[in-house]
Amino acid sequence: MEYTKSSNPTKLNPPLNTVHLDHRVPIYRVHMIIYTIAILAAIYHRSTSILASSTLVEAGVLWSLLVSDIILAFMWACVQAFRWRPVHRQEFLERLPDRVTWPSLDVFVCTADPHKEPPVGVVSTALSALAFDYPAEKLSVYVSDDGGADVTLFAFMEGAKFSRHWLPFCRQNGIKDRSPEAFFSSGRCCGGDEDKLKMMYESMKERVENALEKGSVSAVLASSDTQEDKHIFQQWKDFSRNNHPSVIQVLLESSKDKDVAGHVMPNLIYVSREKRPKSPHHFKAGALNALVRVSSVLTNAPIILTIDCDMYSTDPTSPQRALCYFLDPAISSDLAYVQFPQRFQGLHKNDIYGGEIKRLFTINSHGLDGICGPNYVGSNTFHARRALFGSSLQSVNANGQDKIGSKMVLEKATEVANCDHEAGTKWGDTTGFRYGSLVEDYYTGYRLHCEGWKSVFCNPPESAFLGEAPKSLNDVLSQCKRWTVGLYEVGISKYSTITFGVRKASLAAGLCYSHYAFWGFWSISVAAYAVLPQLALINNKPLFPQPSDPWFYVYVYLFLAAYIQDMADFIAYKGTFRCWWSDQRMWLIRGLTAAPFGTMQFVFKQLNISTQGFNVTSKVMDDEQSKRYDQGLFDFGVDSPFFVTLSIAAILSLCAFTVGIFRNGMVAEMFLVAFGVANCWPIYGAIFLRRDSGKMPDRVSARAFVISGLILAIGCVAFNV
Ligand SMILES: O=c1ccn([C@@H]2O[C@H](COP(=O)(O)OP(=O)(O)O[C@H]3O[C@H](CO)[C@@H](O)[C@H](O)[C@H]3O)[C@@H](O)[C@H]2O)c(=O)[nH]1
Ligand SMILES: [Mn+2]
Repeated sequence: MEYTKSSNPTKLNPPLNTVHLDHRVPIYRVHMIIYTIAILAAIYHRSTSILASSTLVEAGVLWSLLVSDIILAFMWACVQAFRWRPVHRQEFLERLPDRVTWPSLDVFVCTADPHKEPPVGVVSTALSALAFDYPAEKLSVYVSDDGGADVTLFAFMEGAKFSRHWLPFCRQNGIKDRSPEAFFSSGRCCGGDEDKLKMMYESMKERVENALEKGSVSAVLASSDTQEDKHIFQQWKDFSRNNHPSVIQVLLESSKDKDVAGHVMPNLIYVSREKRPKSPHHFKAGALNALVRVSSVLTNAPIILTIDCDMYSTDPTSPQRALCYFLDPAISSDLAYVQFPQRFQGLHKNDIYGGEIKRLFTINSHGLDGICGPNYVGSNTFHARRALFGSSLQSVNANGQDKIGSKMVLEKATEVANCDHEAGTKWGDTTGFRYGSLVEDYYTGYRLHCEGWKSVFCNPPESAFLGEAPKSLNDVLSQCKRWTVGLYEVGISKYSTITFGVRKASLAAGLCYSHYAFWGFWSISVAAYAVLPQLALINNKPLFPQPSDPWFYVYVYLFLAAYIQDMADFIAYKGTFRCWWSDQRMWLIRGLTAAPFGTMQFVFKQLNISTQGFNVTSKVMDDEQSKRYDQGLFDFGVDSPFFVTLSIAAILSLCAFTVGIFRNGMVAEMFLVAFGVANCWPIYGAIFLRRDSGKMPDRVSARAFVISGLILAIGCVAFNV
């Protein structure tokens, strides 16, 4: 431990949190120096071989490898910033001051599509937050329904009734997983009123699912539902998802609602902001900004927690953990947010699609935490309201003292949820969540860091939130493609991480953010290494030095050291070898799919040829898909262009490997090709052996064979002229 620092300099009270530097930092730094020398040597070697090349094609191929290597070197340099001074923190909840002094907390839950995000799941997430171990009169949960779906509101009305039983049940039985869906599906028993509650929950679920299936709430409203309830749904006449007025419903009000044990309930508020086809709505960032304003009218808590609709709480004390930073005078003055990692439930034991994304959500977050603080990842984040909504606070908050259900307050809240409210304001630019990127979270955190705000990474030993990772390969890659586009929107803009970021945040922060911003560039290096060594091997034209040449060992070192360090880090952060293998394989797969297609999409978007919106990731899977996932079988079953490029890479490597067996020499090329074949293993099975509906579609294989044939033919001609 190089140093241990309590964030509380006064030392009068024991600190609420401590921070210490990662003990691997000296090793990281030594390795950094040696590896840098090796990179420079390899670039030098490549350049001299270009000068010595005898044909145009050879020079072209070597040039391509040089460019690929420079991109790899740039990415490597950016990653070093994460390894510069990673830190680890600890919180001491028992040292928090008395509850009456705690600030109030507004929780935002976002949902956008009742078919991709089942409303009962959204309700469960909201209930897990409603059941936080936090003073109820200081807690408000807001749900933003961007799907504008009556069934979501219906689910929340049912959820509000259920919560009056659920909250005391959780308290009395000391339950940690306070999402009813997670609790009841876990099969855990705790006795008490469990059976009764389970029945209530199931019946609520049935009603909501019924309404979803029928496509209308009115059809399932029973005679027992009040006239008032029925009246609410009248608003959905002439209502469509993208064209409707604001709807705000206060479903639970702390000042008057009690649970069945007589305790005060937190506030629960449903918000569906106005949408009009002609007004840009800025996806999730727009939804969150509407909530920032609505909540500032209704409750105006100084701390805001944002969670995605699938990210339920698994630790009711996590707001208290966040308070250990917000109430620490040594860091609170410029603290914009406290980020908890995103973790996922139900992943395959070998995490075949690398769904954990350990580097983004955990390893790199510790790295950035030592510099300016982790980047904002959209969910599990406690924000300081003033960082989002500085000085304009007063103007909207004029009615902050009124009862939240009063007509006047609701009118004001509705007004600020309307489309035209943002016209001519700084919302999305310097206020609130920032517009202009499909990764609004990354962009918002980045801009805050550029403005001098700090953040903190809070990674308790036991997970605080759990969500759904996409579990079909096409969904995983589509999500990643959307991110790639959004990241370019930051990287290639006037706020570019590499120009603006390095100046405004810091060199190290700018490099870390650049590592993400130019993520799509991987496609160039990965594609070059998926094609060129293969063609070279087939045509007997070496690209790398032979083992008899000392330069050979520079390349061996570069490859092995990078992979071994990556693996060691992965395993040090509670990973297994098999999960690491999946993770590195997914890196290659993404490099051949999401990255190049995302890059193209970004270019088209810039040229106004196409638009890419925020395509919500589905949180439901059909049974067969789930079964395949649980068996660890890759799911290719859809006709997707992603799978064509993947199959081409697999076929080229297989051809080269077959030829390579009969060749002498070309050790480096053969090694790269064999590594490719090992990584493509699931693809061969899907093309040649499998018969289930997750196999590679015949059309995809056919196209891949034709294109691979063309590439091989072009390679033969080019290498042999
Ligand atoms: O127009 C929209 C689109 C999405 N959402 C909500 O945004 C959340 C995230 O959407 P999802 O489809 O799950 O996106 P992911 O790619 O899985 O999410 C990651 O990436 C997003 C974009 O960077 C972040 O917003 C998320 O927090 C982060 O978990 C969900 O709750 C959605 O309901 C909206 O509210 N409005
Ligand atoms: Mn998600």
